[in-house]
Amino acid sequence: MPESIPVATADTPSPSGDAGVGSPKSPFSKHILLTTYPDQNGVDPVPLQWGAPDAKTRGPIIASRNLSQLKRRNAMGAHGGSYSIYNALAIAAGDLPTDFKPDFRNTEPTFEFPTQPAWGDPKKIVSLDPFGHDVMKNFREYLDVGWDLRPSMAVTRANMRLAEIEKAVSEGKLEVDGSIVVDKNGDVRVTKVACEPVWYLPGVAERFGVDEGTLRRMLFEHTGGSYPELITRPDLKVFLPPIGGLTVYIFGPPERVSDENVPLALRIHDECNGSDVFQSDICTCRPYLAFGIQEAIKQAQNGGSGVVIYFRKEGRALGEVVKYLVYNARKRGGDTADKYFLRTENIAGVRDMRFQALMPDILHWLGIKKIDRMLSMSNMKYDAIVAQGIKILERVPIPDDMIPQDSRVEIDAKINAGYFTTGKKFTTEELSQVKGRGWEKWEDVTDPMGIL
Ligand SMILES: Nc1nc2c(ncn2[C@@H]2O[C@H](COP(=O)(O)OP(=O)(O)OP(=O)(O)O)[C@@H](O)[C@H]2O)c(=O)[nH]1
Ligand SMILES: [Zn+2]
Repeated sequence: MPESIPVATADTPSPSGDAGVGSPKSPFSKHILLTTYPDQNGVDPVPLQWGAPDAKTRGPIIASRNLSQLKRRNAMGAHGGSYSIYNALAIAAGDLPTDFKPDFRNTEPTFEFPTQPAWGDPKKIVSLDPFGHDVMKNFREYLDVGWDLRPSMAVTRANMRLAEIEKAVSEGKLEVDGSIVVDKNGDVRVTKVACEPVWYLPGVAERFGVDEGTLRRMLFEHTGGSYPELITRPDLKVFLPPIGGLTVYIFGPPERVSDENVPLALRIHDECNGSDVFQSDICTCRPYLAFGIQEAIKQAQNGGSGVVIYFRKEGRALGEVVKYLVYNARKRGGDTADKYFLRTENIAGVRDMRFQALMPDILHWLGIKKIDRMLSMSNMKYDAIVAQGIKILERVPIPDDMIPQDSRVEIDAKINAGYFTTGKKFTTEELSQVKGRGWEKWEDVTDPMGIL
């Protein structure tokens, strides 16, 4: 209610000059509040009722530690996922005042996604803020009196161009319809949704079958003790983790996505920078992504809907450093499909940390109830989606002719480990015969003629 929202006074001046912490000019108090407690003087979080049917009943997510909001925060962590660190750097460097408030004029979504019953279901959406795209509309009265609220989702539209799509258009495999594929250069019109993680801890804990206390303790310990309120504020249930988010790409009219009568083609894709962007040929990531986009476009052109969701979970969420260590171990240890997962397990302890259990949240947000063509072979993605009550009618593997030579090791190992296939399933013995390319000696690459 607007009447009850106190004006957030910026009693913290902007940083200026080289004022250090504690100096008269510094915006930071000398006294550092390391953590807060529920019964501490002045601590009074703005009510937040996760799973409430509408935004106003649910309440805004308030994460800022500005002095005027510190004791009224109802979420731990910081907005921006991993980019919260760059935000801190910008403030430390004096480029950004601590009390900076964005001007959100004209940033509203380009498409108003229809409210879904799942937005008000505390079990269906636990890892994103279902009202995170409409902060300006839902909580304007807070913004108007100076509260620092940030959207955790944004909806825009754009044209995109991908070499594979350009080629498919030039070869006549994709038609130019003027609306989805707009011209013969293969420009494609898309609606995009960027989404940062917002975790409702009881719901996240339940998805993984652990108790909330254990989850909080592990998050606290394994972020170097960075978020003490995970321990001291059991009354706060929402945590903004410092991890990457996701992007939804929608082909065709976005209003079709939630319509159960419209056929849907969907690709869920986890980031592989080396292949997705730089086209390294050791895995099938970019080809499957391109295939997914192509099939999504075709579905949309046929009156259906096509969706590709890109998650920032590099190297099966183990990170690129681990991935490259694995590549070295594979290439030096004999790169055969039977040892593919073992190499990762040796270095990371597990083969995969993507935890697909949280992935279907965005499908619920979009209002997807069934998937006609699932462009993925992953049993983990499949199981997670089906466990959320979303039907998958058909699974579509990557076509054989799109698999780069050196990535047979990966794909055959995955099929052996339970990935879906319509083709051959290898025995362990046969897998040991599926070999990746060995490394040339460096001299052969730098001095192939033997001159030096
Ligand atoms: N750790 C590790 N990660 C890898 C390796 N090869 C590929 N990846 C990562 O594996 C992930 C592949 O994700 P996706 O393209 O979504 O594919 P998928 O989950 O295996 O299943 P599909 O949907 O069938 O393609 C990406 O995050 C890659 O960065 C590897 O050798 N080691
Ligand atoms: Zn890859």
